[in-house]
Amino acid sequence: MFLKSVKLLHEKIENHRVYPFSIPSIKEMDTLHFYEPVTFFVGENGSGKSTLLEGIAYQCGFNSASGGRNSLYTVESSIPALGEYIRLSWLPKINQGFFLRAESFYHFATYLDQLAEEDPTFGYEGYGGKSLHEQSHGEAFLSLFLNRFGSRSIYLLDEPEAALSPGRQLAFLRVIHDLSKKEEAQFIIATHSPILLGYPGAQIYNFDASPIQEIAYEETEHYQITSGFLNRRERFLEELFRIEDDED
Ligand SMILES: Nc1ncnc2c1ncn2[C@@H]1O[C@H](COP(=O)(O)OP(=O)(O)OP(=O)(O)O)[C@@H](O)[C@H]1O
Repeated sequence: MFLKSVKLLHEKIENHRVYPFSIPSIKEMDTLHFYEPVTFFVGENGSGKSTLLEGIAYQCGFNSASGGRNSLYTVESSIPALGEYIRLSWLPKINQGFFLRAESFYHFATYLDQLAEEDPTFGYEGYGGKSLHEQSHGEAFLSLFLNRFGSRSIYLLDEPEAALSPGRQLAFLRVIHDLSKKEEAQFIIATHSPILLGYPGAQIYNFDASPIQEIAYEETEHYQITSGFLNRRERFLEELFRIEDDED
């Protein structure tokens, strides 16, 4: 556990009606406390999870597109919307870690290829020993998790499940378990995956609430919809289609 909290600096905000302060979860946010090695951000599409995660990554000094402190490449604007409006509290302060967004993973892989071209000794060390472009999306993700993740680090991950089959999501849970049980790694993960969310003892912040609130796993929509679907698929679908048909 390294990052203890993130605080929104309301006094710096000039206009609460513009993005990102207009997002309901952010508008009412004050301080989020982290007291478990694994924290999840959940909520509907567009509820503000990535916006906050990018702001945290910026304050950690990580490349806001994807990467760690030394990943000096840009994909788009380098200062995320919330970057200058939040304050992080650490105990102890660490500098190591990684920010990963599924959608910019491709650019990160290309950046590594450039490094390898410029420096023949690079050897993709920490990245599975070969170009991430030569591995499938899921393989590349998992090899990053298995090889690059080390100790005393904070990992900020935006929808890591996007590339992972259910089996590999379980493998990823094992990676999280191995790293966080030694209390040497902290994870903050924005996710829609009911598998990842099931990690035992994790803190789950719900971005559909305003202000953002903690929620139990079983109370998340992700759990309820998925378990309802899997347990009673036919009735569930009948109900779903009946509602749509009634609306037509
Ligand atoms: N650069 C921007 N300018 C204006 N609005 C934006 C910008 N980026 C995101 N938004 C809006 O802010 C809201 C929150 O977006 P954000 O990406 O943080 O959501 P999210 O919870 O991560 O969603 P998802 O689960 O779909 O990834 C959305 O309504 C989005 O359209």
